Amino acid sequence: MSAHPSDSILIVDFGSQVTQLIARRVREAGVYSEISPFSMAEEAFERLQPRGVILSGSPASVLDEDSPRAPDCVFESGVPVLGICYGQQTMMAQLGGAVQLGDSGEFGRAFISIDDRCELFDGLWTESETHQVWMSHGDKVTALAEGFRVVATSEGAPYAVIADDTRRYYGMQFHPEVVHTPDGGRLIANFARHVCGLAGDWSMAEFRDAKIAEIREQVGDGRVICGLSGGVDSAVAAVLIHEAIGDQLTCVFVDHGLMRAGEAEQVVGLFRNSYNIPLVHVQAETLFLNGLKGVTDPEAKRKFIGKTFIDVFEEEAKKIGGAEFLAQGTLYPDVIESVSFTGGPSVTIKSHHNVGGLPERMNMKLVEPLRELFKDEVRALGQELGLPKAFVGRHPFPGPGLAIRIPGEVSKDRCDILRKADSIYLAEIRNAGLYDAIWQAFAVLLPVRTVGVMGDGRTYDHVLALRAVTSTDGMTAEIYPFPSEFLARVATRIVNEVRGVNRVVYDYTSKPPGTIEWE
Ligand SMILES: Nc1ncnc2c1ncn2[C@@H]1O[C@H](COP(=O)(O)OP(=O)(O)OP(=O)(O)O)[C@@H](O)[C@H]1O
Ligand SMILES: O=c1[nH]c(=O)c2[nH+]cn([C@@H]3O[C@H](COP(=O)(O)O)[C@@H](O)[C@H]3O)c2[nH]1
Ligand SMILES: NC(=O)CC[C@H](N)C(=O)O
Ligand SMILES: [Mg+2]
Repeated sequence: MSAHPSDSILIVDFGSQVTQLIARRVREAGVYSEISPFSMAEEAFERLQPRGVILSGSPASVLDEDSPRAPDCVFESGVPVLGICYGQQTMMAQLGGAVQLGDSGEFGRAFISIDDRCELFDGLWTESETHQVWMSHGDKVTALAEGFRVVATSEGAPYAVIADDTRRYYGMQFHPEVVHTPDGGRLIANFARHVCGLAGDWSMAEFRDAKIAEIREQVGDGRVICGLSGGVDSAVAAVLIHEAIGDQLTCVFVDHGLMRAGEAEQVVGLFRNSYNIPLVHVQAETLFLNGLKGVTDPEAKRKFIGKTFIDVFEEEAKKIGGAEFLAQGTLYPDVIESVSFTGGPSVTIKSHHNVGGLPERMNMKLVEPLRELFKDEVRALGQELGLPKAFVGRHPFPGPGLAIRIPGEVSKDRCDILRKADSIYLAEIRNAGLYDAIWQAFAVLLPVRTVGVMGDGRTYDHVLALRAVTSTDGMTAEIYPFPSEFLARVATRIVNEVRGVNRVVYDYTSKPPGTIEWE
């Protein structure tokens, strides 16, 4: 049995894109939660004995044959229940209300009017106020189950919020878990603490203890190889796993020749100085660059790199006498962008090398203790584990490295040009004291050449794009608004100092519609 606090909330997942955000809001309220797919929710309920249940949204319609339902134990147990969107709809379908296909759906921003008090709104919303929420539904509840009353309405959803005060069941047609419902986090906190009566004293320290117990249970006395990149995610994963299983762990840093200037030496040096964890430094530049010859399609690059990482890890595992497990610092955004739910609205955006880019046949089992966290939460956990600031505050750097920052074919020459330009850009950012204000910054070497004039001569060289964004979790991002003098200084330095680049442009695209990386 995994170690977990006794005061918890169970989130039943029906396949929504944003279920992890529900868990995140519950964590922010200081309450431990676990997500269980609906098909395993009965078991999870028995094991966890939660003090409350939240039912997630879903791409399914309750009107579809065989659409998912909450297990009966949820409603038989007497604990409070919050149904969100599909969760509200299935609750009505299961308890005797009715749901119909709406004439039209509501998608995006909407406003609800508060009609009555209810425990969920305590200290937050009162009668006759209007509040912004975020909707995403086609179906709607058309008749309430016995015991329920309406406490808020919207134009498209007469049952925007419903409550059964006796059983402490609540339903919302909108999504409180997304940031576009500004008071949503506080509604979820009200459910967890006020309605379910939980203390709100859970912390990252407890997450750490629970994960350590889970890792021990999964790994037993097996050996683990951990892919260490120097990024915050894998550093946190490695230190956490080391706390759990000590010398059963070996870290492997793969230098694929697609790193930034000086990065490999820095990562290995920093890690070896800070930790007494065995670290293997693998030189694999030739293997990666040879394999990338002639490859121009972004997904093909990612798949090749994902597979080659695994080949290298397996080779290294052999050298230490075999390892049953491969640990990675995979985070939730890596997963959600790579995976598409069958039959759902979600599509594969890009195959992150460590998830969608993995080969189909894997000999080692994955250990991914951070799989449900977002980047800023991993940083908080890193602080909890006492990681040096040089790891915790580092900008993210993608596993496929410079390969996805060189649209078109990747070559050693192009990597060298990019490395030089990128290091000037980053040095200027550091000099200007902007590193910590920016979430991620990097340069992209374009396969486009343009005409220039330097020293009275004609040049015909590459264009380099600069990118810098702010974000909290990498799921959405805004561009960083540099002063134009700063950009002009960087552009001048790069064109003067980097042979092969004669023009510099700045990328003004937010995410969405762009992604952070160009490939
Ligand atoms: N060069 C590398 N050598 C070994 N493992 C790697 C390398 N690059 C990536 N990985 C593995 O892939 C995982 C995902 O990479 P990703 O870049 O998302 O995370 P990270 O590098 O740990 O953190 P960050 O996102 O801050 O860069 C890493 O956590 C690590 O396990
Ligand atoms: O380890 C990784 N392997 C990958 O394949 C990968 N692709 C994107 N990224 C990083 O993820 C964040 C979001 O990037 P995108 O907006 O480009 O999807 C940004 O921080 C990207 O740098 C990756 N990280
Ligand atoms: N976001 C949701 O949970 C949507 C539920 C259901 N698919 C609907 O369209 O109403
Ligand atoms: Mg990285």
